Amino acid sequence: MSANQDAVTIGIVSVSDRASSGVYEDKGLPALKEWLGRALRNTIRFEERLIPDEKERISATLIELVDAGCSLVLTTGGTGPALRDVTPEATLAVGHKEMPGFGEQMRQISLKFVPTAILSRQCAVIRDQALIMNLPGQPKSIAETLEGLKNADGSQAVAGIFSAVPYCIDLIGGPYLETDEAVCKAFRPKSAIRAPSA
Ligand SMILES: Nc1ncnc2c1ncn2[C@@H]1O[C@H](COP(=O)(O)OP(=O)(O)OP(=O)(O)O)[C@@H](O)[C@H]1O
Ligand SMILES: Nc1nc2c(c(=O)[nH]1)N[C@H]1C(S)=C(S)[C@@H](COP(=O)(O)O)O[C@H]1N2
Repeated sequence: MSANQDAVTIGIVSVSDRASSGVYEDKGLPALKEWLGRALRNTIRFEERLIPDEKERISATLIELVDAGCSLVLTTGGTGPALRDVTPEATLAVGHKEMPGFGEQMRQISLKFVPTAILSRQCAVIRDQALIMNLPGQPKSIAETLEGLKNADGSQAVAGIFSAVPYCIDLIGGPYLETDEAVCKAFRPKSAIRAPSA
């Protein structure tokens, strides 16, 4: 981290009955850490949680992570239509503002990969000075939704949702996030761009 880079605390929450009870190994938290570690140039402190699909437990975890100073909280899993899938409800219950654009864009991206993207109800909210976003549970969908879809020549075919995250965090008074443009180009209006760090 160079002198003018802010450190950031990011909450990552894997919501899965089977991974949290040891039926299978959780691949959600490693996938989130791997992608965020590649995409961000800031020093990251992760707060990790692996929990079952229980609405009250999910809401309490989100509140705890925001209170612990997370500027960004990402969940994975529990966004589908199954009876146990309640992550969007638990997220909306703790939000102060809904940010519908993130869910809309995620479904647009995911439709390029799988027709069942229609079944995913991901949402995003602001709580205090944190952005909370749901991602689908399929581990490979984490990079797909955050990064979007690239053409064979590396140009962006569909923008990933993470492009809008740094500016959103600026607007709620959080740390200045810098991305590695080879992974994800952050979009900010010219007036909001800081001189790049060395
Ligand atoms: N945390 C995870 N780690 C590894 N694989 C996962 C995880 N979450 C989901 N998957 C994989 O993605 C598939 C679809 O995910 P989905 O969220 O629908 O799981 P599920 O059927 O609701 O069960 P569970 O909540 O117990 O993970 C799962 O069958 C599993 O193969
Ligand atoms: N990018 C991407 N999005 C995806 C998928 C996927 O494989 N890749 N799976 C879909 C499926 S099959 C479902 S049911 C929903 C909800 O998944 P969840 O309950 O694991 O969150 O996400 C959808 N979104």
